[in-house]
Amino acid sequence: MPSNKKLLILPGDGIGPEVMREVRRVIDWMDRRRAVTFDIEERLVGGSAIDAEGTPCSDETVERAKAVDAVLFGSVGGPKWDGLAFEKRPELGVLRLRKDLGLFANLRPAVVLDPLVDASSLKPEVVRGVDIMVVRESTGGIYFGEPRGIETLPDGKRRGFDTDVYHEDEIARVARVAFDLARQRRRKVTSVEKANVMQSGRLWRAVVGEIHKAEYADVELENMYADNCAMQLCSRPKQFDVILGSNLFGDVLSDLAAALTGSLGMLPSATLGAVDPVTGKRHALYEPIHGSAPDIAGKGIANPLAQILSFAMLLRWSFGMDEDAALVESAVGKVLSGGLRTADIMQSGMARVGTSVMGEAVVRELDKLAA
Ligand SMILES: NC(=O)C1=CN([C@@H]2O[C@H](COP(=O)(O)OP(=O)(O)OC[C@H]3O[C@@H](n4cnc5c(N)ncnc54)[C@H](O)[C@@H]3O)[C@@H](O)[C@H]2O)C=CC1
Ligand SMILES: CC(C)CC(=O)C(=O)O
Ligand SMILES: [Mg+2]
Repeated sequence: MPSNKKLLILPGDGIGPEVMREVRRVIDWMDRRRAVTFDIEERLVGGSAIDAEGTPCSDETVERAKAVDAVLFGSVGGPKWDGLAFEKRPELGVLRLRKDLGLFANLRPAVVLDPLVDASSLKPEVVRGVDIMVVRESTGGIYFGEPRGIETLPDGKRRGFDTDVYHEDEIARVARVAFDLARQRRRKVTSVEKANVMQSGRLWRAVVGEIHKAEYADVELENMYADNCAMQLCSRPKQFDVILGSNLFGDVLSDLAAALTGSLGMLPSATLGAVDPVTGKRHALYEPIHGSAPDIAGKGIANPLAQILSFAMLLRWSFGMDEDAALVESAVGKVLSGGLRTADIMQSGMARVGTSVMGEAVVRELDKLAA
């Protein structure tokens, strides 16, 4: 009996619509081949929404995002909108969705796939087998803290300021997500902060320690300063299982972890809200960790795999379709072991392809896997 799943697709700006087109092929394949139908609604977000609707994320878009089963997001921003006032920037589109939907836990898996071991800028022996889950807090911290601004002082000089602020409940709930994930993995959480120089970091370390002691004594907890973590990610990445960090540190460290895998174009993410105790449902948004890549937008060369793998995360986390998610991930692995590469992960001896050839190849592999 086919069941309908409601999806809101927000391609956004730059390479967002280009890589989203390739996910649509995968969704069409699922519609054709599996007992599932996706009801898809597409809307504008980011700079394209500013141009057409005067705001990076309209109230209606937020309402639709709340109403559907899951949101698939591309990326927002670009030089066209760089001159806008801070409160009007395209990036506020995704920040608003995260905040208004209560999407506090951003899961960013950084997995070095075997065929891409040599595409990493680090030595193969350093990255082979790396499998890290970065859990980034995503509705608090310095991206949302007040006060913030740029003020002009009496001497005419300007002063810019932001506030990194965390309530203990915000730390506790994302810590529980990290510990729960660790239980399904290798049972280790590395919690990163700068408790040596930041008050919010001191609280972070204290609260994570308390949650660990009271509820997760079976999981190993390691505390690490964020700067040290950046260094260790480059020198000994295999020591990490789950890395837990604030909005800012999680953002920065996951981009770094992406470099281990070969490219930002390989890393998907899921941003999850709390499970409603009555309905058992949760709001969720799935997006690659990369941005709108203005330097390559419009050239047809962007890597669509992070966006496609974000759809696989959607199948797993929002719909419990673990087998289908694994099928999409296997298809991606097969395409890569078959030798196709977009420019960002190009290696000698491999075949360089553009965005749509890569997307078509994933669908071809899905056909073969399902045959
Ligand atoms: N969630 C979102 O919507 C995000 C939006 N942004 C926005 O995107 C814009 C550009 O930001 P950047 O700092 O340049 O970061 P970016 O992630 O867009 O690009 C960084 C570098 O990675 C490359 N890259 C990224 N994704 C790729 C892909 N799929 N295939 C091949 N190469 C890829 C780009 O070409 C560029 O050289 C800014 O306006 C920024 O605010 C940045 C990060 C997240
Ligand atoms: C609001 C985004 C542009 C911040 C970011 O870099 C991200 O979420 O990855
Ligand atoms: Mg980022």
